[in-house]
Amino acid sequence: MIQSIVNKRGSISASSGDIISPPARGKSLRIEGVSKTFVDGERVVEALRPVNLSISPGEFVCFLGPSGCGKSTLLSIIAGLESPSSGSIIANDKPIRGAGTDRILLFQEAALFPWLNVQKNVEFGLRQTNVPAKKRAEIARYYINMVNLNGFEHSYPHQLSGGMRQRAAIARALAIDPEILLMDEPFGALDAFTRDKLQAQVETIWSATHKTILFVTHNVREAVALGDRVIVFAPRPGRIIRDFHINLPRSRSLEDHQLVDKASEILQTLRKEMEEQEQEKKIGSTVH
Ligand SMILES: Nc1ncnc2c1ncn2[C@@H]1O[C@H](COP(=O)(O)OP(=O)(O)OP(=O)(O)O)[C@@H](O)[C@H]1O
Repeated sequence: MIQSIVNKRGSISASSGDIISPPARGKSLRIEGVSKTFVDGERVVEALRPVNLSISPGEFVCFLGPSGCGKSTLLSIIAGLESPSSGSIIANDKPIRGAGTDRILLFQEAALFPWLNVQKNVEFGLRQTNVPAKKRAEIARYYINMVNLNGFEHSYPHQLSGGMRQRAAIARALAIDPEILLMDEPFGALDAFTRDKLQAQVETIWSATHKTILFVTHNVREAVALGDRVIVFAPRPGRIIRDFHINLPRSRSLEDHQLVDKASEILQTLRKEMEEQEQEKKIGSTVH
């Protein structure tokens, strides 16, 4: 569907026949010794122990782990919304300094403007960068098509379902053409059926656009279904405990036995780590 609109040179034919530049491909990311400690009065929270991670251009990487293990903190640091306590993030050999249009962060709740319809929401970022009105409309229509929201251009966010709102938010992010998409539990608030459909859609969009995607989830099967890699985090303090490479063929079915086996291997790793931590805590509380 999407591939059919992208011609042989990689340019996109919009509905009017205009040619829009091909989407920018993903950037590489190097996360070098990135840590974060929050200090709130007397309270000090070590949210993230130093993380080292190398991500290739166009890789789909899932961050998996229980609540409070620093996944969102790391994503915010990569987005440039939070500064690290130590270390640095390098995108395509350039250190990140603050937020930029090469990295877009998407949240669980689609942050659409309620006073703008879908078309205007998707056009919003393009308006900020002074893209002319005609081209803006064409690009927005292209991405609205990509997320299967054609026919809803004039609907307002309150007239859409949660899944449709999230698709509109994805279209708005893609319209800015970031090289890196940062998705923080984007489907966490959706029912299982809608979630499955959106997972498949994100995978299709990813294979058509070759963006680098970092995707935070609590759901092990979702991580294995989508990721080239699943990076497993553990809490207190937040840190990476394993980096699984998922070599299963795409597109993946959640019911596929290899996927189920991989998911249970990852879950076992996480359980073992949590049990060991509990054990250490118990020993620590008895030895004084
Ligand atoms: N602004 C902040 N000030 C103080 N502590 C914070 C702040 N943001 C996060 N933390 C703490 O840092 C730790 C990691 O939080 P973070 O939100 O990154 O975890 P998470 O793995 O994304 O959790 P969840 O899956 O529930 O979203 C938590 O203990 C949290 O309370």
